[in-house]
Amino acid sequence: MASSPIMSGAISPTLPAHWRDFVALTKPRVMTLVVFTGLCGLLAAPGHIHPVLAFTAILCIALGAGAAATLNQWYEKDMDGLMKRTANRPLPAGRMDPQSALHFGVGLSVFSVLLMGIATNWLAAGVLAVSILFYVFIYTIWLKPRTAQNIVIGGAAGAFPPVIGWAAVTGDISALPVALFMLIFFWTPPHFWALALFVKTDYAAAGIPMLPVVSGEVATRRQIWFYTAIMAAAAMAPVLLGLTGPVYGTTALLGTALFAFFAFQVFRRRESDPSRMGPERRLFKYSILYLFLLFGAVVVDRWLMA
Ligand code: HEM
Ligand SMILES: CC(C)=CCC/C(C)=C/CC/C(C)=C/COP(=O)(O)OP(=O)(O)O
Repeated sequence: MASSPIMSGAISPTLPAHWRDFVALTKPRVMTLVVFTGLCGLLAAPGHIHPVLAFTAILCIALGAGAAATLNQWYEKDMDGLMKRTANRPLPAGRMDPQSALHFGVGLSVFSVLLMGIATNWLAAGVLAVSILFYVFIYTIWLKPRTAQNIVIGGAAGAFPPVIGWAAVTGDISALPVALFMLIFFWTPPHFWALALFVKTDYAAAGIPMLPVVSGEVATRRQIWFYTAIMAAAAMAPVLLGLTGPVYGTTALLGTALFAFFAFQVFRRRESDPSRMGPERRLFKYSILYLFLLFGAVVVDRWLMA
């Protein structure tokens, strides 16, 4: 079991923390896709927004998501120290004191929401605030330590960015941003459980009730397949409702068929070999590319339809 240096008392946090550790707290790699889906929501929206305000809105989504990730790591600093994948994060590794992280997370949350409200409108700011609160209170504090379905409901936090981007332009929420919300919402379980299948022992070590730990691999594979089917319906909904055109239609059809193929391979397997690039890793990696492709296609289509 990996044990963090700070927990074992080997080191104490040094102050002030390096700026790189503050950046690390915001989970910048995950944020790329969060920002991209938010940007696509903004670009697909009808109407005009000044480029400076558009940039500010996207910055606020990035800062809000970074703030939520920071508060998540502040709350989970002890658990993160127990998992190999997360033990080297700034807090469990002892490179930052918890209070700095808490102040940074709260400050950034308030700043991002206020700036969004002042720069665009208070609907966009309100949805941003809801997504931060949802990620911190509903997912991290309430659901994650309690139920194996934690990411199904909690994952809603990550589905809000396209809605925020859209609302920043239009001041309202209509069918397309709701459809995009649904797509990310039903994409999250296969995205995460594919990863959880090959880092299962990590979650068990930290006592986090992730699905493969609680219900086993077979049940997780079945659930990945189940949510992939619902995600496929959500991916095709914008086409069937006439909200998007042929570019999205083709991308969604081919992209989802490949997703379903990879998910089926995961479903069929009975045991994963963590040392190899198995179907689980392939599905996880492809899940990220998939969302980039579909959201990019939404924007291209909306431009062609305009
Ligand atoms: C509750 C929902 C989710 C959970 C539990 C989850 C979990 C994870 C985990 C554990 C990783 C491994 C890498 C890391 O620790 O940084 C990861 C990677 C990633 N996630 Fe998710 N995720 C969720 C939702 C999302 C959403 C909504 C997005 C964006 C729309 C997203 C985008 C990504 C990306 C881009 C990576 C790859 C990062 C890299 O290249 O290292 N995730 N996710
Ligand atoms: C605008 C806004 C607030 C957007 C929120 C976007 C967001 C934070 C989505 C969730 C993504 C994510 C990395 C979850 C990790 O779960 P985890 O924290 O359980 O992962 P861990 O095991 O790596 O700590």
